[in-house]
Amino acid sequence: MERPQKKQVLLFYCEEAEDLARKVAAHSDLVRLQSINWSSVGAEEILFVFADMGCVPSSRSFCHICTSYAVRCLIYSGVTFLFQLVPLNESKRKERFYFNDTILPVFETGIPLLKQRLQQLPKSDKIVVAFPDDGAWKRFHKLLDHFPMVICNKVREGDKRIVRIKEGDPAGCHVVIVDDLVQSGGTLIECQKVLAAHGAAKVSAYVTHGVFPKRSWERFVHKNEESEKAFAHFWITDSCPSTVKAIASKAPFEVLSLAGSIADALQI
Ligand SMILES: O=P(O)(O)OC[C@H]1O[C@@H](O)[C@H](O)[C@@H]1O
Repeated sequence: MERPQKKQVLLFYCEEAEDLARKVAAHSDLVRLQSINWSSVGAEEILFVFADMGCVPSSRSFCHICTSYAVRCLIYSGVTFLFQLVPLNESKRKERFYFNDTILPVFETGIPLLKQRLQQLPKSDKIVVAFPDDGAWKRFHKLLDHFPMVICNKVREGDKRIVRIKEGDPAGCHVVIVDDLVQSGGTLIECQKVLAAHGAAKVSAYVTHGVFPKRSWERFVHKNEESEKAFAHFWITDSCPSTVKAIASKAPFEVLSLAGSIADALQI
């Protein structure tokens, strides 16, 4: 049987996402970077990379694009940041809808990147995965089910987050807290305290989206012995470019790039 031809993809990006767009293009000969004039889109197959939803142009032209094309969007654990637009008559699948019924979401995950990184840790580390709340457990547990797990409960009281262990034992282990995103950092900090109080030897964190409004990443930077003990590693992806720039070469942060997985997804 004849193999379907690989698609040429035109990749459009906002200024903030240029580094990520270049990395995606470096992963595949089929991806070509393009600049865009929002008011006159005429290309056959178009792809936007957004740093976050804040980068979506508010102009009418974007709404026009979304209603005139089938839009395929790529969603990493709840945050949409990449759209592919194909002319309507080429659309074949319409499983889930976002802006309107011409949008085809493609759901992807950053967890394989975390798993690869965990394999590089010393063999002596007994890895346990912790979920700070039920939402994180629901979202991720199936992808990480070969690790022992700690499941926590979280309640919010105003700005405060109260985290308790519901299930599992972190004692003596390197516990990696897994969540979809970080904002103020309150959830991760409270979760770390509970895990340490229950005997975790080491605590690290992985979140797909390091949103960190108001420079809240500063709460995690290693400054003294106490902060070094709190989080050994803090892994994020490059879905939020301004954070990637801000935390560059600051321990305990490390960026796991989504570029390869985006390049692969563009051929779906
Ligand atoms: O505690 P901060 O970092 O402010 O907020 C992040 C948390 O809020 C939830 O929506 C996310 O799923 C995550 O658990």
